[in-house]
Amino acid sequence: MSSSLSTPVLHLDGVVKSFDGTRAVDGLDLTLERGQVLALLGPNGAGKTTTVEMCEGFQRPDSGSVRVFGLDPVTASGEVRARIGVMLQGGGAYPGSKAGEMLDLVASYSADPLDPEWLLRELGLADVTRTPYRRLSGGQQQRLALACALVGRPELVFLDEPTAGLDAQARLMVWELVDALKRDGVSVLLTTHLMDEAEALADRLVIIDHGRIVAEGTPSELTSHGAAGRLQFTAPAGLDLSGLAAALPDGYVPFEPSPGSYVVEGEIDPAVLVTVTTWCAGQDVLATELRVDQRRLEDVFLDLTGRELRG
Ligand SMILES: Nc1ncnc2c1ncn2[C@@H]1O[C@H](COP(=O)(O)OP(=O)(O)OP(=O)(O)O)[C@@H](O)[C@H]1O
Repeated sequence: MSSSLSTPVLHLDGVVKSFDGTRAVDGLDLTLERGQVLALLGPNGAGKTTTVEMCEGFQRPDSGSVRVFGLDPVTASGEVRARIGVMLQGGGAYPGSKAGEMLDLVASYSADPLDPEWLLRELGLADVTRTPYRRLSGGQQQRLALACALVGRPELVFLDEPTAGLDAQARLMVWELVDALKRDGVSVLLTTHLMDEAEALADRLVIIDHGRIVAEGTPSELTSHGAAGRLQFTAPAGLDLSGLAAALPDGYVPFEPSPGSYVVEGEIDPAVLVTVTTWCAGQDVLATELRVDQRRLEDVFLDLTGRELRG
């Protein structure tokens, strides 16, 4: 292997790609370290697929550089493709071939494949091994595509909306498998429209819009931007809040937006919650209807792009 352990598995530097004068990707910098799951999020047309296709070597950037294991995925496509797993949606399938045969064929290209039978079981496909591809349900085809991407023990896997259209049980199977990959040190670039999926699987999220990064960080870093959350409770009207303000960390100012309704804004961690309830107890006040609202990733996304995730 020509890349050292410290070389990022994926490194994009100032990547630009235009189609007919429109910039699909507009100066993108991206790094994926070994063993990390990075989720690429963005509204429709943000440039996710174009980015992934350049990483896979299917598209060439107009300018900037794309390196996979330190290699150019276009000029060193043979070596790069032997070490990556790509989930193709129905791509390359002969409609008449059976699910098990297809996976065996893909496994035969690899020097040290995973056991196809085990993989089919893990993905809930053991009962359809002999079923022709065209007879599989959409969800089964999707999981077979995932199995084909993984059977060669790739070091880096590209998962493009891996659970789109799957029911809750199948989605959980896929999530568990991605977790297992991560424990084995496999790196994953995931594109998804599902915030809960990104939060559950990704170490780091990159939100792109118009081909540019608009925010990046861990899920908790992103959700703690701006007003991270609020704590609300009901108690007798007109309480003197100066003692509570003094007890709370700097930057938290309790207020009473309407008589008897109290609010504390900021990141509400367990310590803040205890401070508020302890202060109430000290005042001999019973706080009722106590509620903590965390800022969700959906809210961050909407603020940044002005659009819902699914456009
Ligand atoms: N082969 C192509 N020819 C012309 N325009 C293209 C081509 N591929 C992508 N584009 C354009 O580039 C922009 C980015 O598209 P891309 O498919 O990368 O976005 P995306 O984030 O993957 O969107 P989606 O979530 O809808 O799949 C869009 O405006 C799209 O129309």
